[in-house]
Amino acid sequence: MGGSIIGGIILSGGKGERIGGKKPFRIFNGKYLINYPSDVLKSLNIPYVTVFAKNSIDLDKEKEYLNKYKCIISFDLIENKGPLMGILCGMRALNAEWFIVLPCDCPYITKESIIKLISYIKISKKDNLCIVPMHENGFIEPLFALYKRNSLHILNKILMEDSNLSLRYFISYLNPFYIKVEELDKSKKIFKNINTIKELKHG
Ligand SMILES: Nc1nc2c(ncn2[C@@H]2O[C@H](COP(=O)(O)OP(=O)(O)OP(=O)(O)O)[C@@H](O)[C@H]2O)c(=O)[nH]1
Ligand SMILES: [Mg+2]
Repeated sequence: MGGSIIGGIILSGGKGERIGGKKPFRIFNGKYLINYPSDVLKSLNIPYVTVFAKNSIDLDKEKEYLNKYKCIISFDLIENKGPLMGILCGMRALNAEWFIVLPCDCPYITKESIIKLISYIKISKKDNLCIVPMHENGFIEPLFALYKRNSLHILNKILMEDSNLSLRYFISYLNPFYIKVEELDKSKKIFKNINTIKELKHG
């Protein structure tokens, strides 16, 4: 498989409990939530994989999605393991040196912010295995971040151990290159996720 330098992973395998399920296919401003990151990656010609839950949440909508975007589709190998499982399955399905990891619920994402994020790759050091936006208060945005393929063996190990499956724990092994959130978006709106019906209706 010929690998591109940059690939995308759209995480769409959560339970969407707070929104009442089927989060990727909830409609926000006339579009499915999942179409927002998909449209941005597509417009940038970045190959990407969308990782759904192990058990399909809506086969018809997933098929419709595949037909529209013709991207790679993957499913979690094991259910209920959280975003790390999605990242692992995404990295295994697509060959790239760096992966832009995005959630399915980021309707304020912009093309410019992704271009900016990618631009940090050349500034990062060889041993920075991820590039992660950080807020002034120290809060990080690991689901709007870049991960190097070299981190795959660490991810594998963590998922095998099955003790701490948090993104923070994973990142603690990656010598992160932190960037200020404002560098990607002064308004910081791109990081806003949609978790409830109320947010779906009112943003
Ligand atoms: N592939 C995969 N993605 C996941 C998993 N858990 C969460 N995600 C994704 O990670 C992103 C952030 O998760 P949340 O905002 O908590 O979404 P969620 O888990 O579906 O929603 P809640 O059940 O309300 O927490 C979303 O895009 C989810 O689809 C998982 O087990 N597998
Ligand atoms: Mg969740």
